[in-house]
Amino acid sequence: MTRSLVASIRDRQHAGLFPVISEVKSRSPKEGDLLAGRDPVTYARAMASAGVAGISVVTEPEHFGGSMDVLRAVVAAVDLPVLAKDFVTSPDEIDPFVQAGAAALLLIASHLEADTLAALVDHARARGIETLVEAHTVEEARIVGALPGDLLGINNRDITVLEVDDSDVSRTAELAGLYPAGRPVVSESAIAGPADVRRAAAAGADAVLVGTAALRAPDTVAFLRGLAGVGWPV
Ligand SMILES: O=C(O)c1ccccc1NCC(=O)[C@H](O)[C@H](O)COP(=O)(O)O
Repeated sequence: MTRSLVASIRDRQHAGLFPVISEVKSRSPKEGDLLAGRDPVTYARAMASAGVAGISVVTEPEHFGGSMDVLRAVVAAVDLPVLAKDFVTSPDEIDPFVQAGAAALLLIASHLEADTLAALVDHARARGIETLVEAHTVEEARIVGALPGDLLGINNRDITVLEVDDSDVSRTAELAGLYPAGRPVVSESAIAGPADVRRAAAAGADAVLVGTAALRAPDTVAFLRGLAGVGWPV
């Protein structure tokens, strides 16, 4: 389904839950294999049963082992908005994500000039797909905050080195105050548990995006319920 990720985040907040976007990621340059033989669609269904606001699917194949096939399969399997994560650099790359049924698409300030980023946001809006525009530095956050993207992202890890850095949510504390009010701020990456959700929320985040910790958890559903159970308002 292609319902709004923004609306789903607001729904969770109104229900008194902290909004969590949980991720299907086959592997990462830092951690290696993450799915450990699990079927990505079965895994996505399990996460959906934990009450998350949305599912993120990393489609980038070379470093993260993703694919458009997995994106399409997850969209078909869950009744939640699905965010697609990849390195999009031109407007014609957006249309396949729209056709695959993604509700939202990641755009990354560190990989794009401000003009290009603005053109991609415009194209995505015209095609009816929401954008999560992500910053990792002060300079990027200033650019992202001035664009009309739907969701404002802060990547706690450095995607320019493929997230092999050791990070924590302190990056969210540095950047969230640079964003304008009114749009959901998503703290992405390096969320290890409820304490990180509380820190991100205290810094101004409206949602967290979690991949590795949920994939490594002995009980993913219980882990995600624990993050959402931090509650809203925090
Ligand atoms: O976030 C990006 O810029 C990105 C772009 C293209 C492919 C992957 C990308 N990042 C990876 C992630 O999205 C993280 O897996 C996600 O934020 C979860 O992080 P973690 O909980 O630390 O696994």
